[in-house]
Amino acid sequence: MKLMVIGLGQCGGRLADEFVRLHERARSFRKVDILTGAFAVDTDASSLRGLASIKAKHRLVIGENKTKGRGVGKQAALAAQIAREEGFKVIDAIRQSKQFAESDAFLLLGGTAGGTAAGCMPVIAEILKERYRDQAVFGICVLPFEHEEALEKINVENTTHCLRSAKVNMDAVFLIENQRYVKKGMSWSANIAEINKAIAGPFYSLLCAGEEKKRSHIGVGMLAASDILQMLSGWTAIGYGKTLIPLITMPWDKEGDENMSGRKAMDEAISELSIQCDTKTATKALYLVSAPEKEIGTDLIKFLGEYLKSIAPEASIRYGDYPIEKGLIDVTVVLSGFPVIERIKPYLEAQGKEPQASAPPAPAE
Ligand SMILES: Nc1nc2c(ncn2[C@@H]2O[C@H](COP(=O)(O)OP(=O)(O)OP(=O)(O)O)[C@@H](O)[C@H]2O)c(=O)[nH]1
Repeated sequence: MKLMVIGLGQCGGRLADEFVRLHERARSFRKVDILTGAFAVDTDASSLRGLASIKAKHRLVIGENKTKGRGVGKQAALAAQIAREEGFKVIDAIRQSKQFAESDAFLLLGGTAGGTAAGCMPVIAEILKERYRDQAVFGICVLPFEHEEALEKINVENTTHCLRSAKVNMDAVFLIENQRYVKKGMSWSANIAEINKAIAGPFYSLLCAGEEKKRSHIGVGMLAASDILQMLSGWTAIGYGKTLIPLITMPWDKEGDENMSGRKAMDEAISELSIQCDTKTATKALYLVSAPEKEIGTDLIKFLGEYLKSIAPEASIRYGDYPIEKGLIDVTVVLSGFPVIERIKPYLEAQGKEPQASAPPAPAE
C-alpha cells in the first residue's frame, strides 16, 4: 500500500520523518515504494528544522501571519482556523509530488494533545475527504503521556477535540499509547527517538505487503492494497512480534516447531498492540507473517489464523505471508473496527464545549 504521509505538529513531523526511513528501508531491502510523498506541516518553524529525512521543500510552515512561525502554543482552535485558511497550501504541495496519483490513501499523523495537530488534523482530513472522495484518509493519533494528562487541562481538551473529529473525518484511526513505549533510565530525547521508531516500525510489513511484486517473495497468500484498505475502519490497533529460529534445522527439531514460533511471535504482536483494547470486540483483523521459505506453509498460516480467531472471534480475518526472512518468524497484527476502546472512552464521552479560536499566543521573549 502506498501512502501520502502528512505529519502535523512536532510529533507528527517526527513520525513522518520516521516513515521516510521506513520507505528507504523498503526500497533497499524489498525493492518497493511504500510512500508517494512525506510532508511535515507545522505552525512552529523551529520544529521543522529538527527533522532529518523529510525534504526541505516538503516542510511547510502555516499560519506565519498569525503566529510569526512560533507555533500556536497548544491552541487547537487557532490551529484549526489556520488550517481552514491555509489548508490549500498543503493540498497544493502534496499534489505536486510526482507519485501523488499512485497514492492508495492519505495518512495524517500527530500528537492529540498538541494545538497544531489537534487543530489541523481534523480540518486537513476534511479537506482531503472533500477533494478526493474515493481516497481513504487514515490517521495515527498519538495519545498524551500520563503526566501530560494530569498536568494541563488543555492536553485533555485537545485530545478530546482531536479524537472526536478524527472519528468523523477519517476512515480509520490508529491509536497509539505514547506511555507504553517509555523506557526508564534513558534521556528524554533518546526515549522520544526510540518511541518514534517503535510506533512506526510495525507499519513496515503492512505497507510492504500490498506492494510485493517478486513471486519468490510471496507465499500462500498475498494481500493486495485493496484488501488492506478494506480491513481498516474506525478505531484501530497495530502490533508486531518476532521469534528467532535456528538458521539450520537439526534432525531432532520437531515438525510443527514453526507453529509454536509463529504463535510466540503473534502473542508478542498482540501484547505489543499500540493501544490496550478488548481484542474480542474487533470486527476486522489481518495478520502478516514473514519467515524463511521452508517454515512458511499452509500449516503455519492456518494455525495462526485459528489462533487469531480465538483472540478476535468477531473479526473477519485476512492474511498475507512472505517467505523472505532468515532466522526469524515475524508477525504483524492489525485489529480494526472496534466499536469502543476503553482508554479513549472518557475523551469521547466528556462534556464540554469545543475549543474556540482566540488571539494568537504572545510571541516568546
Ligand atoms: N511519540 C512522540 N510524541 C511526541 C513527540 N513530540 C511530541 N510528542 C507528544 O505529542 C503531543 C503533542 O505535542 P506536539 O507535537 O509538540 O504539539 P503540536 O502538535 O506541535 O502543537 P503545539 O506545540 O501546540 O503547536 C504531546 O503529548 C507530546 O508529548 C515525538 O516526537 N514523538
